Amino acid sequence: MESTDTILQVQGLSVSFGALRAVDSVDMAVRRSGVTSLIGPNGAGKSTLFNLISGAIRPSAGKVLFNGVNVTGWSPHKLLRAGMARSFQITNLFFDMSVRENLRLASQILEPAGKAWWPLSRSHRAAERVEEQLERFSLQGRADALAGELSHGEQRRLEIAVALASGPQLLMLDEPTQGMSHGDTQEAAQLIKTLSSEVGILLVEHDVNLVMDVSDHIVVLSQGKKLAEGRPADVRANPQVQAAYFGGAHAAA
Ligand SMILES: Nc1ncnc2c1ncn2[C@@H]1O[C@H](COP(=O)(O)OP(=O)(O)OP(=O)(O)O)[C@@H](O)[C@H]1O
Repeated sequence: MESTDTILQVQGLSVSFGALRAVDSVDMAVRRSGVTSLIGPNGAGKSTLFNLISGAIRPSAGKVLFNGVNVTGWSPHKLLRAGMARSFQITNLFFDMSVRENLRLASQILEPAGKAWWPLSRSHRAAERVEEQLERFSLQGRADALAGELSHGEQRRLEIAVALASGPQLLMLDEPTQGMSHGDTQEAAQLIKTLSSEVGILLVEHDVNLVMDVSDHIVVLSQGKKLAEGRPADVRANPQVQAAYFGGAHAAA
């Protein structure tokens, strides 16, 4: 992979929980555009790798390079300011605030400290961004509703909008379609694909069909190690992947 195409590089990343090597010397890269997905059976280490990349936990060995800069051990907030946003499965929404207020706070994250709580009228740029996001994520009609009152599908859309509101270069999505209906999942897949032309996406998702549809590149983890990587068709055809994943006892993971 050309280094100029690469937004994120992971080198020899490892972490152990007691005797368990949950992530074991993983190398991988994410391009500036397109969708890179992480798949693997239950317990393969996907969430742990996500947590290592996004600064939620510290690695015991290895490096994370973002835009060529060594960001290993940076806090999630510092990474967000540098352009790495992660959606946290709804937990990053304020349920007792309106949809518009959720987006406003998220879009002001990059503004000087202390201004985030200014009234909307004081920050025109942020206000414009908020309206753009409302339209893009089909939430205009719900702008004044409390986030806690939205349907599950709407909350998932808002969550992605919130993660995007700070204008990141890398968007990390953690099971964005979990709990969605089939129709909402199809819409979310389309949205992810569209977004990936303007922002690099790293996706962890249990819905293998969705992963196969939207991904440009797939990394397969098994027992903390990288088992295989490549284009969707190549990964699906890989006998090791089939044995460990598609054909295995955890095929639905
Ligand atoms: N904080 C922790 N303390 C101890 N063990 C942990 C911790 N977090 C994860 N593990 C273990 O590390 C291994 C990898 O877990 P992880 O959640 O990263 O896998 P995963 O691929 O995301 O699984 P799933 O598909 O079930 O979400 C598992 O064996 C898990 O039990």
